Amino acid sequence: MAGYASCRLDIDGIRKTYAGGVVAVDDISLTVEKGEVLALLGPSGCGKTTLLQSIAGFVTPDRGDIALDGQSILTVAPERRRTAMMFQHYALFPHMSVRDNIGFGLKMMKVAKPEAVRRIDDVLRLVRIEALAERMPSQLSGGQRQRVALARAVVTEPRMLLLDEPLGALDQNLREEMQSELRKLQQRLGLTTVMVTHDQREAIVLSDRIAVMHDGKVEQIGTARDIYDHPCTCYVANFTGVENLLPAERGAEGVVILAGVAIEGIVDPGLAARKGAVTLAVRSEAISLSPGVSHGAIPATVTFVQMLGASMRYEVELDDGTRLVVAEVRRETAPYSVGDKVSARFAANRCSILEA
Ligand SMILES: Nc1ncnc2c1ncn2[C@@H]1O[C@H](COP(=O)(O)OP(=O)(O)OP(=O)(O)O)[C@@H](O)[C@H]1O
Repeated sequence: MAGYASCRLDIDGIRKTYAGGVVAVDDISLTVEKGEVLALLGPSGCGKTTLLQSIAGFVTPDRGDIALDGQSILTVAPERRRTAMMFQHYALFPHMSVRDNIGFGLKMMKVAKPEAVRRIDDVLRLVRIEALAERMPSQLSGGQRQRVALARAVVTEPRMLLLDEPLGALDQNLREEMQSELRKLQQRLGLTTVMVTHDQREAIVLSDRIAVMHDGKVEQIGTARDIYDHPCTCYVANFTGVENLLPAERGAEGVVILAGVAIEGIVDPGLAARKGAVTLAVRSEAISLSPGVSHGAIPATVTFVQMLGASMRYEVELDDGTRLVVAEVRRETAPYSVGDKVSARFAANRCSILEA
């Protein structure tokens, strides 16, 4: 499809305070490159929607600037910013066919009829609902309605796509299917996108980079892999589902000591100089178990065993009482049982050393 002149987005020192003194967005600066998808990830109330609405123009920040391709858009009216917003509760017009719903924005923009028909046909094909063009919204499934909402957002050939919990209203299966579709569509169009979500899985599968927000600030920004493997604070680790946040000691040589055993090879430039009490953050799948005593590994006792289908989930206890959660791909051999003596080994390149 032609017509997608995607833009680079620069947000510079944006702050928004609501009546009553709530600081919803607190001095956020970030850049989204042309064609990139950035997810704003965080719990309810951290300021994600306020930031998104500031980009769309529905919220006016107290200070800072927002620019598309280097041009400030703060004084541009929302409908003239050429950003397209798709909400969780996408309200389709119930009395209009799918085709008319999609074409509504083009009509407002006074796009000539033949051009409008061509563009509507293009997006109908793009989201694979050509056959549904003449139906009314009440005759569509949830996933089909979502596709119409998406088609309606992209048909205006926006410079940026803004998604607010775009798949939040769908059930789990449909949601996963739409996640892949949305990702493929975005990659095909190369449309710069900012997406709000509180679901870390959704942020990982849909975006190129993730900004984890906390109390109106960006606490960490990076690729999904960075954030997943190397959270920089306990808050980010916790919010992105790291199961093991373990009290440990960091010695003079940089070695991390957990339950009296030294774990070699953890490289953490950020906190290289930190000594004394630290928190060791490690995902359950970055720990492996072996039977009995194993040199360089930490002795542990299995306290809980759970079958999760493709994997096993174990809880084990170290000699000092520290508990670990371990996930292992199921093997041919019988799984460990409660009471088994095992050794736990950490994948050092997937451990993060955080402030205690
Ligand atoms: N119009 C408003 N007036 C006053 N306070 C507001 C307004 N809108 C949002 N807030 C407050 O600003 C803070 C950030 O809200 P925001 O909606 O941006 O967060 P969020 O991360 O998107 O949350 P959610 O996921 O629940 O939508 C919250 O404390 C919220 O109560």
